Amino acid sequence: MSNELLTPAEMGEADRKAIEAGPFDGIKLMRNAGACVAREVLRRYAAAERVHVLCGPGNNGGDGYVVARLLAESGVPVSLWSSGEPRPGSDAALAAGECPLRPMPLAGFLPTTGSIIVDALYGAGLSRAIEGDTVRAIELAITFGLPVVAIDLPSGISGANGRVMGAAFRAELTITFARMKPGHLLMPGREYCGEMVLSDIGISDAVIDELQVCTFRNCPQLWLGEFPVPGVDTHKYRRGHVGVFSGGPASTGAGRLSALAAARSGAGAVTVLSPGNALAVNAMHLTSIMLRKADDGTEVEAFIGDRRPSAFVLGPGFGVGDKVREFALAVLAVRAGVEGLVLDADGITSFREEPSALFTAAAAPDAPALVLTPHDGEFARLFPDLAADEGLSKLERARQAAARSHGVVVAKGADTVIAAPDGRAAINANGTPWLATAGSGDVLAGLIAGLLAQGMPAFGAACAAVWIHAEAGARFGPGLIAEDLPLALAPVLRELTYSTES
Ligand SMILES: NC(=O)C1=CN([C@@H]2O[C@H](COP(=O)(O)OP(=O)(O)OC[C@H]3O[C@@H](n4cnc5c(N)ncnc54)[C@H](OP(=O)(O)O)[C@@H]3O)[C@@H](O)[C@H]2O)[C@@H](O)CC1
Ligand SMILES: Nc1ncnc2c1ncn2[C@@H]1O[C@H](COP(=O)(O)OP(=O)(O)O)[C@@H](O)[C@H]1O
Ligand SMILES: [K+]
Repeated sequence: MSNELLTPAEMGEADRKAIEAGPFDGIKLMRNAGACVAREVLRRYAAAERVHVLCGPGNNGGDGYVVARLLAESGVPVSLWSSGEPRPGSDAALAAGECPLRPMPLAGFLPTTGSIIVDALYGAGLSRAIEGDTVRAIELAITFGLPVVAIDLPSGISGANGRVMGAAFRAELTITFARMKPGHLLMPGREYCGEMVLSDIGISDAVIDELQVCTFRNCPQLWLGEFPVPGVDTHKYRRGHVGVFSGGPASTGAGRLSALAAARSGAGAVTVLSPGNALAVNAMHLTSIMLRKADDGTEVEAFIGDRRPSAFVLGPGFGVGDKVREFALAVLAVRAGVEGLVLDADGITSFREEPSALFTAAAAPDAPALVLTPHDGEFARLFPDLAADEGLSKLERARQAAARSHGVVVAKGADTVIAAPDGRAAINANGTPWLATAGSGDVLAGLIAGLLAQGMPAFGAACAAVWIHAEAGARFGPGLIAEDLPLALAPVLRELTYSTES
């Protein structure tokens, strides 16, 4: 796999292990890194009149000296600027020694239009907010409208959490090495990175494996092996049966969006569980999806006993209150047959006063898997202390919430984080702002339940659903409304299904 995400500390560890294992020592890895960057610059910016290489005092600067040397050797006009001398004896000092150009102090940096900037000031070693000459260089890049190519990370972006520390370059292209870091995918870091290129500099997969990383970029490689494909001899109930709880007569649409998505995901049967007073409204809008009255816990239990559902969605359009708690706890009390409960929207908000009741039910041995799908506001209702802790990244928040709730947490947004109680987490990056439309989250909840119902383990189901939902939205693009999404899932599902067969 190449989709592990390494914190800067883990990346430093990987560098050390790679150097120990050979065949490349530190300076050779640095030369490889610089060569990758120089190649991209030559390929993409052939028309640049001059390349300004900005070098910091650490190994990120070391990469910059390699780039400056290689570009100069290729005949590109290069200006070299430095914010501080490399430590004597370091790999960066060796790289600076190999570079024929003499650096000028960054304090005097003055670019010209038509040039580009290679940002080699700070990468994984950024340790505090940037200031002074670096901030001035960032402002000049903006004033002159110059393309910036960042080495490893745009200076000012934290590799651990994607935050801007003081200020940061807005790169057009960021070239990183061996594996991406959380800060490349978490917002706002992802936006500051521009296009991302991941380059192999000779750090082997075996070295990365030794680190036992449990944070991943969410992509099909992570879950395709668990993706459900129906056998030739299957029948509809073997493909899973999803129950979706509907809201009252004035808010039935959200549940139906979840139901449609569950059906499109491949679940063999879907039933909308409706309050008696909303049956007529629901009946007018359902065709292949079944409908059943469920006004209280007894009726829910009767449905479970009669129809053997394998997953549920509770929350979209449902309304906040006691009934959510009663239904959620009834589902989580089932000990066989129900794979999982997706609790979304009002389902999450209803537990704000007493989250421990939910978390205890989810922790019970053999309980169905709980998947929580909060947006930021809902997350803050269920986990107010984690939401308020400024020291935590979105990744750390989601991970702690998953451990506390004994559920898979899907912390939604432009940088959706999916975290499991066992510590695994994935960051999603194939989304699109077109998904920010009412009802799109309801579709996601249904999609997760549909995959759970087909037997996909909860973390994989949540990761797969988030990726598929984002991919469908991105392909549809402008004009997307939530009603479009269930059908837009089909081409994405088709490609994934056929790729599992090849
Ligand atoms: N190891 C390897 O083999 C390979 C590593 N590679 C490359 O190494 C990079 C990591 O190198 P790195 O660890 O030296 O960190 P780097 O980003 O250069 O910064 C550290 C320096 O900056 C300083 N500093 C920090 N923040 C600051 C601030 N706000 N304002 C001012 N100064 C600040 C900090 O000072 P200090 O905090 O120690 O006072 C220290 O001097 C990585 O991103 C990749 O590009 C590749 O070549 C592949 C092989
Ligand atoms: N800027 C964005 N980029 C990518 N995905 C987004 C963005 N904004 C929202 N989304 C996604 O759209 C969905 C919105 O869900 P939610 O906020 O629950 O809306 P609703 O309750 O109206 O269905 C989530 O899956 C979220 O991750
Ligand atoms: K950089």
